[in-house]
Amino acid sequence: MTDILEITDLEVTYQRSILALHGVNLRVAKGQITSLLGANGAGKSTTLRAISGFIGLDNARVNAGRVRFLGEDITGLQLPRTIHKGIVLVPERDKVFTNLTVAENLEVVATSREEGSKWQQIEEEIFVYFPRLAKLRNKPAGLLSGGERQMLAIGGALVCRPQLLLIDELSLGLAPVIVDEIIERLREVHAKTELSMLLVEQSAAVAFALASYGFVLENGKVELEGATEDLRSNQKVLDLYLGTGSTGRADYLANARRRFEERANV
Ligand SMILES: Nc1ncnc2c1ncn2[C@@H]1O[C@H](COP(=O)(O)OP(=O)(O)OP(=O)(O)O)[C@@H](O)[C@H]1O
Repeated sequence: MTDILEITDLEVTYQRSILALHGVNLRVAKGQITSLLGANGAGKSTTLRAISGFIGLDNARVNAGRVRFLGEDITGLQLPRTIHKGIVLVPERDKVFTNLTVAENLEVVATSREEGSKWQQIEEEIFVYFPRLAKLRNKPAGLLSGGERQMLAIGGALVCRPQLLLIDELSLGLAPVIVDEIIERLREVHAKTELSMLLVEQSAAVAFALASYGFVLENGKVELEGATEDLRSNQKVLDLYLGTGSTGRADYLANARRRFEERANV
């Protein structure tokens, strides 16, 4: 199977001194959904931001390693050129324009893609994927629920016609029922378009519901990878990410707390 994305030995530092990624290796097969699991502070968002050209905005830089997209070396490529290549990120935060309506949010993206003249047609396409958004088309995005905002952000990303869609924590802070709805919508998008996706998640249940292959990141390094059906039965994944084990959960929580405190002190 061809890889649409290949990352080798990627190292990223913030503020020239905080080493967030220590040689990450991962791949996304073309047409497949891949997951990247990890606890707080493991380096998941940094990985996505390095791929999608956001790290320049974060005072971070790639020190070593390579990012290849469709065989081309795009290491260090910044926004908006990454979007023009077809790599689109749905970030964890600040994902919609809160003062614009749902329809205006989609229109703004379409216009910035020079597809303004077709935006109505594009908007209708997005509303087919997310019927809930159609009912909300004239509502300001700032008044949407977290789940509705997430759908709008994914819809906006699809307007960009990505070849690789990156989603940072699609389930974060959302009620299970709305997460299930988003998963279902993404399954439909994937069944129809075979869009390649890389999903960053802390929830293994969500990652495994969509992805066929996955990587587990710990302290800035990939510690485990495999087909979803193998990861599902891996003892470490069971202990740390599905919360069914008896030994690792405490370590996971302690690690998450430590990382959170470290970050608060940055
Ligand atoms: N803007 C920043 N400046 C300095 N350090 C940062 C910055 N963003 C992240 N880091 C550090 O880089 C490391 C990786 O963080 P990152 O946000 O990539 O992890 P994550 O796995 O996405 O965590 P979370 O699930 O909590 O979002 C952490 O140690 C974090 O404190």
